[in-house]
Amino acid sequence: MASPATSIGNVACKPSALQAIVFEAPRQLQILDQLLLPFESVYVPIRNLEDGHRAIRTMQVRGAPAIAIVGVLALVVDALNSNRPVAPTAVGPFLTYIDDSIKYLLTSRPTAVNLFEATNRLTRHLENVAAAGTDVDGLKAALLAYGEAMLTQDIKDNRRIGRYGAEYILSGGHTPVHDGNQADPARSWSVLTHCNTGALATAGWGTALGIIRSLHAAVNSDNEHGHFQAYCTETRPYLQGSRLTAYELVHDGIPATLITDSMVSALLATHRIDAVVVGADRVTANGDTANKIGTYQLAIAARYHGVPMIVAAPTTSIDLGRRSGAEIEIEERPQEELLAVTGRVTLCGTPEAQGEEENVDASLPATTKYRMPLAAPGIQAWNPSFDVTPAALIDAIVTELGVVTKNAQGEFDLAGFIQTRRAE
Ligand SMILES: CSC[C@@H](O)[C@@H](O)C(=O)COP(=O)(O)O
Repeated sequence: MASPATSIGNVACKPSALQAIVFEAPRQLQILDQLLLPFESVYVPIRNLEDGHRAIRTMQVRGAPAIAIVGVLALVVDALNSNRPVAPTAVGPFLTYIDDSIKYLLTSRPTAVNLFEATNRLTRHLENVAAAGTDVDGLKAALLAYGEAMLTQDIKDNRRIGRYGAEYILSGGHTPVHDGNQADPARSWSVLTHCNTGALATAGWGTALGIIRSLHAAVNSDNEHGHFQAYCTETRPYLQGSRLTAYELVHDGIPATLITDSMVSALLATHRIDAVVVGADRVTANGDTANKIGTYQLAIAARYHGVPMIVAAPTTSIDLGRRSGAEIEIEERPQEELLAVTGRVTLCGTPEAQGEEENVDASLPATTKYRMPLAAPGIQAWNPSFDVTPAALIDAIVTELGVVTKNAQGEFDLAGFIQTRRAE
C-alpha cells in the first residue's frame, strides 16, 4: 500500500510514524483522524473538552488506551487554555470544574474502562495535590504532568506487554497445537489477531499488535525460529482490522494476511495458527474480557481447534471493581455503521494505482466523503460494538506486570497477581 498523504494543519507532508496522538506541552493536541485511514493521514486539533468528547464518540480516535490518553489530554488543553478561560481560578471551584468535565467526557463511550480508570486516578491525584496546599496554577501543573506521564507510561507498558507476550508464545507457555513441533527451532510462527490494538490504539507500539511486533522482531533476529506470519481479521462492521491493523502491519513490513471475520474457523482448521492474540477494553476480576465484537466467536473457534487464546491488556484495562462480564455495559453504535461504508473513492488496489499520486481519484474533490450502502434499504441492523469473552475461553492475560495464567482451580486471580507483582 502506498503511504497516504499526510496533512498537519494545512501543511501536507509524509507520515513519519504511526502516531495517533501528538501533544506539544502545554496545550497543543492533535490526533490522527482514524476515520480517514488508511488512505489519508490528517491530524485534527483538539482544542477543548468538546473536541475531545467528539473525537472519542465519533471514533476519530480509537482503542481503549488511546481514548483514555486523548480524554485526559483534552482536559489538560481545556483547563490550560488561556484564550478560553473557562476554568475557575480558585482551588475548590477548579476541582469541581474538572469533576464536571470528567463526567461529561465519560458519556462519550461506555465500554472501555481505561478512561474511567485514568480519570478516577486523576481525581484522587488532584485532590491529594490540593490537600497538600497549592493554588490553581499548581493544580494545572499537576494536571499537565499527569497527562504527559500517561503518554510515556503507556509506551513503556506496551513494550513490556510485547516482550512478555512474545516470550510466552515462543517458549511454548501454552499448549502447542501447531503442525510443526514446538521443539523444532526452525519452525514458522503464525498469529491471528482481531481489531485495532497497535500504535494507533495506544500512545505507541500497541498491546496485542505490540506482541506481534515483538514476536516478529524476535523471530527475525533469531534465524533459528524461522519465519513469522501475522493474520488479521477485517473486523466487521467498522473494519478496524482491514483499515488500521493492516495499515500498521504493512507500514512495519511484517508479513501479514487479511481474512474476513467469517474465515476464522477455516484458517484455524488449517493448523497454521500458533496463537490468537487480542486486546481488551475491559477485563473484569474473573478474567471475562470485553473486546471488539467478534472476539467471542474467535475464542470459541480457537478453543474448538485447540489454539491458545491470549488477551493483551495493560493493568489500566483491568476493572477489579466488576466481578464478571455480566456487569459490563456494552456500547451499541448506530445502525448506519453496519449498513454502509464511508470513505473516499480511490483507485487503491487496481491496476491504475501505480503510485501514491494515483491512489486517490483526482477527478473527485479531495474533501468529499462518499457513502456506499451495503444492505437492502429498510433492513434493521443490530450493532453492538463489543462482546464479552468468558474467562473460560481465555488461556492467558498478558499485562505489563507479566503473564497471568489460571490457577489449579482453573481461574484467573487477577487481583492477587497485580498485588503480588506490585509488591515485588
Ligand atoms: C488496544 S485495546 C483493544 C481495543 O480497544 C480494540 O480492540 C477495540 O475494541 C477498539 O475498538 P474501537 O471501537 O475502534 O475503539
